[in-house]
Amino acid sequence: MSTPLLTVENLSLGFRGDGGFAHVLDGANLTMRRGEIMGLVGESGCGKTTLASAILGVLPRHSLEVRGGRIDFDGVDMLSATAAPRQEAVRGRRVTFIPQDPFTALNPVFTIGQQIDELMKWKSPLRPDVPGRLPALLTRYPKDRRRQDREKILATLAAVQLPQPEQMLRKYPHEVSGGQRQRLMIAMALLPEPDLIIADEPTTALDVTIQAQILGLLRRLATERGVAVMLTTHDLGSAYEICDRITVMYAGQEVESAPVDEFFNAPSHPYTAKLLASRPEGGGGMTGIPGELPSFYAPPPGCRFAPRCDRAQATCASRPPVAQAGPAHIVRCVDPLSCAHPPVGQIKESLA
Ligand SMILES: Nc1ncnc2c1ncn2[C@@H]1O[C@H](COP(=O)(O)OP(=O)(O)OP(=O)(O)O)[C@@H](O)[C@H]1O
Repeated sequence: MSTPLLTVENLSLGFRGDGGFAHVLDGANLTMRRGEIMGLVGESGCGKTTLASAILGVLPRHSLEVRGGRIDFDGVDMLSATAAPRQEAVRGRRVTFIPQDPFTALNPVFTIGQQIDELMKWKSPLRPDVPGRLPALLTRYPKDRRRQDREKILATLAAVQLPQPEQMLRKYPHEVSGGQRQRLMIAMALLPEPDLIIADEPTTALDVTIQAQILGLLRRLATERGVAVMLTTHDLGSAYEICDRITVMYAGQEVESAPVDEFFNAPSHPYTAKLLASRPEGGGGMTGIPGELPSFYAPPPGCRFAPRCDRAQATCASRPPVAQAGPAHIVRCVDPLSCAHPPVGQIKESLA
């Protein structure tokens, strides 16, 4: 199998505050391959945004405490302080971001064109990698590059189906609709020609008719350009529509990862099965999953789903090893629902 583009291995981190240490990610694992669209799903508060933010390096430093694990993006250690210059060349350029709320992501006092120009000044693929950093005021945006970038900006706005791209650049954010703003976000995420786009619930703030259009557009453009996409969402329907693979998180632990069809047809983890059944179309009505997410301040040991799981047993007090439920399907459970192979102890081997 090809080398993963992104590997998150045993990542444990949390936030220190007045209430103590909130242990949010507990040995979380994740692998992404080039060109793959992966849905990171789980109920609200399970740590999807925290994991995405850790990869992007935007967690609040004053309260963050990383207790172990690693994030590797194409050979760059994204957690080590000594790799900071290499991380800078990755963030915003090889890994870009589509935010949940396009309304607050743009600055209201600058035109859209000014904001995209500023992005391209720093993150254009035509910008040479400069070792060390010049003060921002001394960094020029050469005319030639600006002209070439402008052509690319116009082509990309057209690719995300924004009408009259030239005029769009002269507008202020409040002059365009929510759907158009999210198309702008997709364009801005594509412009640096990234290998990976992290889209954090990119359609939550939009009405349902626009949601499907935006997700369809993201899927098409990512596939055409060979860009991997990590889509965090609690909307399983959206994940089904556009993802190749789905990884489920529960209370800061990944519990299952499977190709999309297998995920919906043969879920292995009891939590995944309950999550699917709790959808209105899942047959369980609008019942939800009995119980609630554990506190991150005093989480249960081992599998964090055990207190809500009707298959729980004493061994769940230790984190279950990864079991192979199919060639590309892994599950973290001592008693999975449809596990075809016996558990294997080596997380690394299973995720590689
Ligand atoms: N800076 C922080 N300090 C303390 N706790 C935090 C911080 N950031 C996140 N958390 C906590 O981490 C937990 C996971 O939050 P996160 O936003 O990652 O979940 P999520 O799965 O993305 O939820 P949603 O789907 O609602 O966005 C929550 O309990 C949240 O309160």
